[in-house]
Formats: sequence, C-alpha cells, structure tokens
Amino acid sequence: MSSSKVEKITIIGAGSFGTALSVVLARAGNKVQLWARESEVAYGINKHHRNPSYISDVTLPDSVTCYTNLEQCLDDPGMVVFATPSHVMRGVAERIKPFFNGNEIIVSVAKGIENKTFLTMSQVLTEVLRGKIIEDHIGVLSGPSHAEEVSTFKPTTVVASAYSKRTTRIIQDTFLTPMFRVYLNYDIIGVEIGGAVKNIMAIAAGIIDGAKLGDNAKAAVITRGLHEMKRLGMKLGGSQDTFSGLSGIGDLVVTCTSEHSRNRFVGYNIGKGKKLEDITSQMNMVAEGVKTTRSVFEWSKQLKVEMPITSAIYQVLFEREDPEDVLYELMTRNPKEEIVI
Ligand SMILES: NC(=O)C1=CN([C@@H]2O[C@H](COP(=O)(O)OP(=O)(O)OC[C@H]3O[C@@H](n4cnc5c(N)ncnc54)[C@H](O)[C@@H]3O)[C@@H](O)[C@H]2O)C=CC1
Ligand SMILES: O=C(CO)COP(=O)(O)O
Repeated sequence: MSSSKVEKITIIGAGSFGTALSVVLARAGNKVQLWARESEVAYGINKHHRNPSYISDVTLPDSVTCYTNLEQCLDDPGMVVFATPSHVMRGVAERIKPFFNGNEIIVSVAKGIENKTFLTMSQVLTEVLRGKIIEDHIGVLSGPSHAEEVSTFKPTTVVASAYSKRTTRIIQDTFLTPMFRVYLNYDIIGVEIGGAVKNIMAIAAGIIDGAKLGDNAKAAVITRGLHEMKRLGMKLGGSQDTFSGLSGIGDLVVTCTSEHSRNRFVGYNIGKGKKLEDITSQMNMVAEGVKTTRSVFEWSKQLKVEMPITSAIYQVLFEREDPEDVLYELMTRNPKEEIVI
C-alpha cells in the first residue's frame, strides 16, 4: 500500500503532549507549526528550541516553529492536531474554524468527555467544525503515550482511529516513526471512551498509592476499572476488543502505574490527605480525569450503566467524602458475579 502521509502539520496547544508530538512529527521529516497561548513558550521554542514551561529538558528539532497567532500557523496545513485540554476544545475549535479551508485532516489527542453534553472530543470537533470540515476528515490518536517518554524516543505504541478508513490511514502514516508505532483501529467511540475513562481509574490508583492501600487494591482498580470502561463503551456501540487494546487496557495500565501520570498524581495527593483545589492549583498541567469524572458519573446515571469506581471517585472529588469511607462502601456492596456487561 502506498503511503498517504501529510507533510505540513499544525499542532494546536504547545503543552506537554503537543510539544512531544512536534518532536515525533519533525523527526519524521515534517514541517511542524505549533500554536501556543503563552508568548514565552513561543519565544523559547523559536529562539532556544526548548519549551520553557512543558517537558523543558527536550530539545526540539529546527523544523518546529511556534506561533501565538492562530492565523499565521494555519497557512494551509495538511493536518491539524488538537492537543489542548478537553474542556477548552470547543472554544479553541470555534476560534480556529474560520481559518480552515476544508481540506485539512483533523486529529484530537485529548482524552476527556465534555461536561454537560457528554460528547467525546471527536464529536465536539465534528459539531463545531460542521460546514467547514466533513466528519470523514476527523479522527483521534490515543494509547499509552506519556509525553516525557514520547519526546525522548522511548518505544511507544498507539492507535489511530477516525470516521473514515482513509483518514485513519493518513493519521497512521503521518505519525508512524521507528519508536512511535501506530496501529489502525476503526472503533472511534471505543478508542475515545477508553482514553477518557482510564483517567478516572488513574485517580483511583493514585489514591490507593497515596494512602498505601496496597498492590492488590491497585490490581483491583485496573481490572474492575477496565470492566467499567467496557460497560460504558459497549453501551455506546464500542467493540469489546478495543478495550483489550492499546487505547483500553494499555493506556489504563500506564496511567494507573506511571510516575509521569498527572491523574495518578492528583489521586496520590488526595490519598495523602490533600484537598483537590490545593493540588490542582499548584499544577501547570491538566489532569483530565477530574472533569471527566463528573461527565462520566452523570452520563452513566443517565444511561443506567453501573460504574461503582467512577461513582466513588465522584464522591471523593466533588462531595468531599473521605476516601476510606467510600472504599468501605465499595467493598461492602452486594456480592456479584465477576463478568456482567
Ligand atoms: N501529557 C501527556 O503525556 C498526554 C496527554 N494527552 C492528552 O493531551 C491533552 C493535552 O494534555 P497535555 O499536553 O498534557 O496538557 P498540558 O497541561 O501540558 O498543556 C495544555 C496546553 O493547552 C493550553 N491551554 C490550556 N488552556 C487553554 C485555553 N483556554 N485555550 C487555549 N489553550 C489552552 C496550555 O497553554 C498548554 O499549551 C489532554 O487531553 C491529555 O489528556 C494525551 C496523551 C499523553
Ligand atoms: O494519557 C496519558 C498517557 O497515555 C497521560 O496521562 P496523564 O494525563 O495522567 O499524565
């Protein structure tokens, strides 16, 4: 099969992951344009080839240029990658829409579910960009891929998924590099549900580590968390196999166990007795699981999908319940069969 890679790429969001992907894409021979909100970030990248605020140890290739002006960095790219947090995706896409010509391939790498609408990120982009970009041009990239490791060429495997096979293939071809292996997966809803729900479970895993509740409990969160992810995902039409894949169990394991995980960090500090507001106000990076817990908790109630760990994390984050009390409640629910989808 011939390659369908795109060679001029704009990345919206020069945070940890946007910056890491700029390294991968530039290494693959692309011209990469990053858009940053912060002028010091653009200055640092253009002048010193370093992002001063995120993954600041990493030297960026010369072919990465950073802009703070949206129009300037959208001069006819073949692909536009959205690497902003989920809760700002809609607003950012609305700002960018006028600069699109309609030929661009759009890729979201954000992992979250919008509050109130319960839309995945590709669904938010489809809705906002309607009239300018057809759904067939929209897709996602997801999987176990911490920015700190991606940007230093540690072996990483992810999946590309989109609303058309052609776009899925273009995403794969464009990102594929020797240390960044991209698989195709045509189940976009399954891929996005996995990427969002695993962040809730990583908060739970972090609480377990912070409160020293043990390895058995961590294994339980990963395994039962996978079950919750599957229940919600399959209710929405996702394929069971996707949850056994990179964007399901793969990302769940890495986020629940990695020292790099922001969501696990939030949980860890809650487990140590700190308050959510105090933890997040001192972070310069997003922990998507916090807002996604609210979305998934409310959505699961509406859909009548049982998600006990998600409910427990919701109680801890938003109802200020004591994690130990919530854990006791979780452990003393009615006895059940293991596999109930
Ligand atoms: N960091 C990682 O290892 C990975 C992150 N992701 C996902 O990528 C997305 C971005 O994550 P990170 O890069 O880690 O976040 P980050 O917190 O490191 O960076 C976020 C970026 O978005 C920008 N931003 C924040 N609010 C904004 C607003 N209102 N308008 C415009 N830009 C705004 C920030 O200036 C920054 O450039 C998240 O959904 C995350 O789950 C996915 C895979 C790996
Ligand atoms: O999605 C990620 C790794 O695949 C990043 O997870 P954190 O946001 O918890 O760091």
